[in-house]
Amino acid sequence: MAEREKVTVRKIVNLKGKKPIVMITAYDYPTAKIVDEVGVDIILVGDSLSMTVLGNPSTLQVDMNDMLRHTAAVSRAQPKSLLVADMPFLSYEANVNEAVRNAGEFLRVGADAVKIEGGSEYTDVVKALTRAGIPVMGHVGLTPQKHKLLGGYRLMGKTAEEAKEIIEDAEAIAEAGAFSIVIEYTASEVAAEVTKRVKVPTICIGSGPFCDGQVLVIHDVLGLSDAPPPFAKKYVNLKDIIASAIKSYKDDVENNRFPQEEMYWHMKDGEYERLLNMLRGVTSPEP
Ligand SMILES: Nc1nc(=O)c2c([nH]1)NC[C@@H]1CN(c3ccc(C(=O)N[C@@H](CCC(=O)O)C(=O)O)cc3)CN21
Ligand SMILES: CC(C)C(=O)C(=O)O
Ligand SMILES: [Mg+2]
Repeated sequence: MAEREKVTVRKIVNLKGKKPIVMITAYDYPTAKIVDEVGVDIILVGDSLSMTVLGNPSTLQVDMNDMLRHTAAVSRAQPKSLLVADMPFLSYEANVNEAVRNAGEFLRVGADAVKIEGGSEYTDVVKALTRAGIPVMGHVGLTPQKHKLLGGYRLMGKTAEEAKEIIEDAEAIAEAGAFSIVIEYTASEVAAEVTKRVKVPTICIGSGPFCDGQVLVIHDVLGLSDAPPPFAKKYVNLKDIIASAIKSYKDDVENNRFPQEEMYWHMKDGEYERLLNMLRGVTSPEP
């Protein structure tokens, strides 16, 4: 197979209307290698890391340190896929200067772009990052970092008023310079309307098929999540596969089948006898 070229932000923008964009999360080096070998368009180091990998109740618990460590790990896989890092809660909201400095840290550890949650209220951040040469992916609809304000992880844009707000948010973010926009858990009509109205690609999760691409959390795809959202599709039950492998190992150890002969090693000829003599206090010359 021909060597895949590095996916750039420009290439992602040019995919709109050409081919559905494939995006999936990854949080560590070995997983990123597998995902990149398959050849997806975009790898997202999502702040869903907080729940999927770190066992926290929401995305609010992860900070810059957590996100940088996992972005660096994924970056070491040297993915050809575009590498996007989620900016964590409180890393871009307080002011634009902080947002630029924090976003820059992600590029320093190997990210190609960052993603921020929010609409028209964050156009100043999108503009400042773009001005600094940091490509920004937007994220509208359900924005999990605001789940306490929104009233849970609910479907967004069910009413005309809420739908209009989401569409205006997406348009404002695109206008401010975002190179693409994630639309999470909205009515499918809302995602379709945004996709029609903005010139950058939309990448949807739980918002239907009328988008330029799709994104899922890898733990949901692999069947490793405790409580996957209603829109996730499980392609394999890795939980059962992993449990069965660990059970085989446990059975082998408990029944003296592991390790086998070819998996352990011996001292040099005669050395064991010399050792026994040494332990008895009898010395013998080295051979
Ligand atoms: N593993 C995983 N997959 C995800 O897609 C994901 C995360 N984690 N964490 C961050 C956000 C949170 N997401 C979620 C989480 C739960 C629901 C969910 O269960 N919604 C219910 C109602 C829940 C409520 O009212 O609070 C529903 O029926 O809509 C939806 C999206 C999507 N994102
Ligand atoms: C679900 C995607 C879009 C995300 O933001 C995450 O994984 O954190
Ligand atoms: Mg996220």
